Amino acid sequence: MTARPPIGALSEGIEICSTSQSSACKLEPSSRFFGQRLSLHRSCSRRRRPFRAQTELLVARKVTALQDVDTILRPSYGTSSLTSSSARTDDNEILIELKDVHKSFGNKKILRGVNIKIRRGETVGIIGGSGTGKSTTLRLMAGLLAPDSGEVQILGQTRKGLLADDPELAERLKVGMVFQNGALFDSLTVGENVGFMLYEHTALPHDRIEAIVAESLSAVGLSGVEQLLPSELSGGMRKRVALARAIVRDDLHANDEQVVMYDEPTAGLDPVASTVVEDLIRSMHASPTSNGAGPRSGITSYIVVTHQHSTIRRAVDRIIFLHEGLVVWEGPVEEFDSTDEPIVRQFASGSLTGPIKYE
Ligand SMILES: Nc1ncnc2c1ncn2[C@@H]1O[C@H](COP(=O)(O)OP(=O)(O)OP(=O)(O)O)[C@@H](O)[C@H]1O
Repeated sequence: MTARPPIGALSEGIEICSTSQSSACKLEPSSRFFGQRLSLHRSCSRRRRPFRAQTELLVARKVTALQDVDTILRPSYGTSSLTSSSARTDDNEILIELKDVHKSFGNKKILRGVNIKIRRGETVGIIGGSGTGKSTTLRLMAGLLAPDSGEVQILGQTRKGLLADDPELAERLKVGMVFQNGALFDSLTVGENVGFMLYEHTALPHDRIEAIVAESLSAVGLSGVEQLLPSELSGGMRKRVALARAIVRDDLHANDEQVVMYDEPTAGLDPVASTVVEDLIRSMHASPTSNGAGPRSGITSYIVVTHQHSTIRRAVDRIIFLHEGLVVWEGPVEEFDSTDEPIVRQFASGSLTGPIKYE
């Protein structure tokens, strides 16, 4: 990864770019990403390549935040194809494990001792009522949050705090994250968004990056939209651009193991657009290209947080059901309809009566 210079002091909303010797480059505080504020360089004389805008994350966790983005979005894909999750029991195959994880926000207890294992090759859905801690669980697994107590283990090793605090583990297992809102940079074109990490963290020539971006966009059925801004896309297209960004990778990382996490990938989409995204999630991960190269290489495992029944049925093999901060049921999708677990039954039927209470 290219070392970044420190970020200059924020002053009345305008910051001088620390990469520019001339201090002529002013940073424009702009959109948000990972909850951090972004600034865009518009006139930096020291830009490394002809990229329309570079980004720096400001305030809050600064360098730590940068590492989060680097690790989370650094493209790198494994080549293993997926197998049926329900058959996997070998503990040597565990990629991510939460052990008795507790998490509170202020005095609000969200997770109360969660135990989850994600094995190599699994396609897992995390479901449950609103506010039960599904996204929190995903962020803990991705290393964007640290547990208050309990352990997050990656390939059998306990992660110290956030992913960014444990670069060795971050290197061993790459994590891709597709956020609910797509988390696209509003001021960058679609092509710049999709190629962002390649522009920022590889020495690949510009035309090679453009080719990878084009291939990635084609994989999600969006060829030729490179020059558009995210605001010019529909919600479904934005989600597909976010998927395209998640599958971009450089040639050096072809064999890295990776888990991808999707937070509500089909929320807000009409049924047909949902099916497109669900099929894409399946096909992108399960279909490595014949030579194992290119952005469509297989992903080792993926985890989807969703409320959508169609996504549960089409995109995952195993379900983990969270309720009031605990895993109350888990099993293969085909058992979801037949289990007599009352919480799952109420959720599946949408009934107002049962153990799930809404205030
Ligand atoms: N960073 C945070 N700071 C404070 N509270 C938070 C934070 N993140 C989540 N919460 C709270 O934790 C609870 C669980 O949130 P989470 O997003 O994990 O739930 P969820 O199961 O994904 O919900 P939904 O299905 O509605 O998206 C919510 O009450 C939320 O307000």
